[in-house]
Amino acid sequence: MATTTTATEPRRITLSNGKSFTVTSNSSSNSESIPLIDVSRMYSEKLEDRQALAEEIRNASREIGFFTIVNHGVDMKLAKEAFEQAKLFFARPLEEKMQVCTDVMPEEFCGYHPMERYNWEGSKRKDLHEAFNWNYNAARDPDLPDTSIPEINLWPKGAIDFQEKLCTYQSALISLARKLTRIFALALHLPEDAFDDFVRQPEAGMRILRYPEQTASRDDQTGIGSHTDVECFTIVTQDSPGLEVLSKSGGWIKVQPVKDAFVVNIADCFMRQTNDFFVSTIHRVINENGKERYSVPFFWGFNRGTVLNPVVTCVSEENPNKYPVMTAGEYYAWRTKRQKMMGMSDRTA
Ligand SMILES: O=C(O)CCC(=O)C(=O)O
Ligand SMILES: [Fe+2]
Repeated sequence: MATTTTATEPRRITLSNGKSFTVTSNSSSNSESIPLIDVSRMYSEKLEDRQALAEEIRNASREIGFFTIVNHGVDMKLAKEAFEQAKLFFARPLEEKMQVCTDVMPEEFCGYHPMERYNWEGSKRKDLHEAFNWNYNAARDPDLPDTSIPEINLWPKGAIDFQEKLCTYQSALISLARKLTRIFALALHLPEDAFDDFVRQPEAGMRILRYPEQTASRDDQTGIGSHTDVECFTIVTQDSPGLEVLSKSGGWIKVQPVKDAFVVNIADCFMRQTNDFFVSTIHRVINENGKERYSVPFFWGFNRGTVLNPVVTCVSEENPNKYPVMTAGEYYAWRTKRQKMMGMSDRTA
């Protein structure tokens, strides 16, 4: 059993979703693991098969909010090409990357941010990663393309292959996410098409991340500090270990990458809409691999105009809705502002 132990004083961390929690230990271990789910039944013509898969996803989404999926149908050659482009992009001179710095669009989470820019946990040292983010572009939607909606993105000039390969991978994940959305509807004991209208022009942003090998102690620095994601669910492609998930008992579970698999995690909008039935679990990355680590998260959420009413099967007279109702766009804008502030202002977010 690989366990990384450190002696830590309990520490209170404020998250970008407004909640806070106390970390009692920085140790992480692989004595626990997240569920592994074969999602090939998603493509079955039999409703019973899709429902059986949905029940597995229901349990994982309630208990830990994280699971690994295999047999998802996405061509992993596209993932490989996205990783190759990420390596080429991050190897470029800083001045060139800064031409598409995220500050150019303060209201959006797109463009580049350099190493040690944010400090999501309020650690001694800032988060050891650099990233490039890009938004959904309706013109390239594989299922419902719409060229009348302008793209909001910050692409580096002349980087044709970069844009092309990243968008091609994003398109494949959009199709997968639409199918998973139907399974999630079944998982909530709703009709399969209950969310279809909410994912016509979804929030489907992506990012590439590079984490150099960390030499500072895990008490002093993280690759990306403890946080929860914003939208409905995230699909992560990773090339090596480093992702850690906070277990119910307060310890950190090391997520072991599985070949050709994705990690799926519930995010805050889904937790809010399901009135905490699904859990949006705190996670972070610490790269102690002895080499750099790359990952490609894909963030999937409902159309910005969708009113985030609670899911009917998750509220009752005895269990009233806990959250104020707002549109998905309002919630995303609030989070983007807070996330961009974090670490830039010594934990006032
Ligand atoms: O790098 C990873 O595996 C996860 C990154 C992450 O949690 C995020 O970007 O929200
Ligand atoms: Fe995350």
